[in-house]
Amino acid sequence: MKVLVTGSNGLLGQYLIQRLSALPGYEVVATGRGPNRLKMQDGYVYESVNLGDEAGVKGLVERHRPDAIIHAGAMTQADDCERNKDACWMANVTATRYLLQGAERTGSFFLFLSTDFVFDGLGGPYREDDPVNPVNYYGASKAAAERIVKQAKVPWAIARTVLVYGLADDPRRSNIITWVKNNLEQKKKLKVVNDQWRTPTFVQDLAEGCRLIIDKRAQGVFHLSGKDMLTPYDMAVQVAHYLNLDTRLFEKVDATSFKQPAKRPAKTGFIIEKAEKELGYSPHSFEEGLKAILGEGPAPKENGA
Ligand SMILES: NC(=O)C1=CN([C@@H]2O[C@H](COP(=O)(O)OP(=O)(O)OC[C@H]3O[C@@H](n4cnc5c(N)ncnc54)[C@H](OP(=O)(O)O)[C@@H]3O)[C@@H](O)[C@H]2O)C=CC1
Ligand SMILES: Cc1cn([C@H]2C[C@H](O)[C@@H](COP(=O)(O)OP(=O)(O)O[C@H]3O[C@@H](C)C(=O)[C@@H](O)[C@H]3O)O2)c(=O)[nH]c1=O
Repeated sequence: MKVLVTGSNGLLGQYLIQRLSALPGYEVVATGRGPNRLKMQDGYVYESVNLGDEAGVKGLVERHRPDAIIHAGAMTQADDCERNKDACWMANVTATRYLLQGAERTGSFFLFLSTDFVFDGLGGPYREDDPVNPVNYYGASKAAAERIVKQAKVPWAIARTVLVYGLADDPRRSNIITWVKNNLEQKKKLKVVNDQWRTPTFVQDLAEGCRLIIDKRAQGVFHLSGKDMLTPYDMAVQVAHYLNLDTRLFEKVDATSFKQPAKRPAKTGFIIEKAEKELGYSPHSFEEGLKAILGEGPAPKENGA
């Protein structure tokens, strides 16, 4: 199976490229903005394409004619999206339309990565068919892209996920693990929110969930997250304990003490029963995810392949 992965310099994209290109029967085309930042450079093809470049995006799809497209590329910083709405719409909505138009010409299966931020955070944890009601522009852009994907003339799936954590080569954004580790190691104090709830997602589990979707050509919306409902404060304390770092540097705060341009939903998190039953998705606990990332060697559990 030939798979085109967008956002291949991002956290999920890097895991997908490494995972899929190591599997027999997969041919992988990676695309990102600018040079390839993944250290592992062999076993797949990399093409630099800006997602806002209509001819570039459609040309890429038509040149490679993939069996499946995993569209992970996006403007993911919610505050940047709030400050620069045009760029956010271009990267998250218009680019999705370009890619989908390419997919419709080549008959490629289309998997779109979406977010818990399509929900308002008043009723979490959420199921796939709960009504969306985004509270910030990033979430609104993803909800708009989902509507476009749902009208596709090719088989499609939407994988929504929540607060993804892991390690990437030359990353452009932090996640709960890198953020806690880097700051506490430098003895910096951190204000950590204790009134938002999430089901954080180990990037390896998310990559595996995406593989299961394209392998099975499973259609529809799937919630792919971890299963533990935690606040960022709970997560930060677990990371610090795991690394034997000083939790006294944390200040437990509520979300109102942050002056961020983008409002965050209070309680999201996902019910993942559909993915467990229909895909065989089986994520690690947060503790297992930490061990897999920070500890000794490979994760203790794989979903097979
Ligand atoms: N991380 C999370 O907590 C969550 C992520 N998601 C979704 O999952 C997907 C993957 O997220 P993740 O890997 O963590 O995000 P990252 O921000 O790590 O990766 C997104 C990638 O998209 C690339 N990109 C952005 N704009 C463009 C553009 N105009 N042209 C080409 N490439 C572009 C970025 O490039 P560059 O590296 O150069 O900036 C980046 O490499 C996204 O769709 C995201 O919305 C959903 C919920 C939670
Ligand atoms: C920066 C910061 C964050 N936090 C908390 C708030 C938040 O719940 C969590 C992560 O904050 P961030 O600003 O990194 O991310 P945020 O934009 O809140 O997270 C989102 O990313 C996008 C891409 C998604 O789609 C969502 O699923 C979600 O994971 O950490 C603190 O407690 N203190 C801080 O100083």
